[in-house]
Amino acid sequence: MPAAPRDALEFPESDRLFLEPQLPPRDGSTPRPDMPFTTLTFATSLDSSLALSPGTRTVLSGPQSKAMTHYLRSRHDGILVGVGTALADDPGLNCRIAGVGGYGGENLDFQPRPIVIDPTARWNFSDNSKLFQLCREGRGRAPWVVTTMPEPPAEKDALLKEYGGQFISLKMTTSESGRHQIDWNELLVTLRLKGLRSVMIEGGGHVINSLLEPSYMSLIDRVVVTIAPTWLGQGGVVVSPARRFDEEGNPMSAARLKNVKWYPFGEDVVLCGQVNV
Ligand SMILES: NC(=O)C1=CN([C@@H]2O[C@H](COP(=O)(O)OP(=O)(O)OC[C@H]3O[C@@H](n4cnc5c(N)ncnc54)[C@H](OP(=O)(O)O)[C@@H]3O)[C@@H](O)[C@H]2O)C=CC1
Ligand SMILES: Nc1nc(O)c(N)c(N[C@@H]2O[C@H](COP(=O)(O)O)[C@@H](O)[C@H]2O)n1
Repeated sequence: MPAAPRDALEFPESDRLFLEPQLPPRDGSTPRPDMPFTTLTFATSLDSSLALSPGTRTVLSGPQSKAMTHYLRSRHDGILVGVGTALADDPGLNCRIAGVGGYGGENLDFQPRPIVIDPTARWNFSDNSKLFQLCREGRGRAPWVVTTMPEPPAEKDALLKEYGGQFISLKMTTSESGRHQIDWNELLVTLRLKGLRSVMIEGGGHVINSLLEPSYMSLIDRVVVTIAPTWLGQGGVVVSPARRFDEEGNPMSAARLKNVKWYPFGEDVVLCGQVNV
């Protein structure tokens, strides 16, 4: 086996044991036969912000919880973000745990497939995008880009295919405020048909808030949230699903977790649970 590079991350066995009950089963079985196991996972500040502003890459996780996130990546077949995140972060969306493919392991073993929801192909990726650099170095997989365009731009399509990625065209609706809305059921069924047995959904704010809507929250199998001891302040990208009302029209909690476990990782704390549908 090749030696692990110096920037490879370590995640201790004791921490792995804690996380195991939260992870997709190793035998690849899924709670719903036609969909992947889904983990909603992100890092948040004490004021529920993912980032200082929509276009800003913001480090929240400390070294231990960052290693935890990368271990999660090694245990999922796919890792999904919205185009806002791709534009803001130029992310790698690979797994840098020592022993996985490209970090001391063979081929691309345990490297997740990046998936970007980009309804109108706004993401201007190029050979210089981090994701594609990692592909060239054998440290990550090429992305699947989910669009509502029946015929995505030919140049982007060609570049994706050159690296082994692809566009996936799905119908989407548009909300009254003009936002694209994917049907999460259809997306997950499509990803399962393409071979993914587990997907971790990382963000950003729009993606998470849409998945936490009442019609979709039952599709979330686990929630794993890193909470960093900081307030980012107003103007950030917040996780705050749409307000819900009870039958009398009174405001009620939008979503709540059950079977909750807490675990400290350095200065951060990691909260795991299941959505109480
Ligand atoms: N702390 C953390 O763990 C994480 C932080 N982040 C941060 O979050 C920020 C980005 O968040 P945000 O701006 O909300 O962007 P998102 O990554 O959520 O992407 C938003 C865009 O993606 C498309 N999209 C998202 N959800 C849907 C849906 N349900 N149906 C159809 N299209 C959808 C839309 O594209 P269109 O407008 O083209 O229709 C939308 O405008 C960045 O600053 C990033 O750093 C991101 C991930 C994790
Ligand atoms: N777990 C976590 N902690 C943070 O502090 C973060 N900012 C994020 N962001 C997510 O990770 C992506 C970056 O990944 P790479 O290091 O480039 O592989 C970013 O795009 C967000 O999805 N996550």
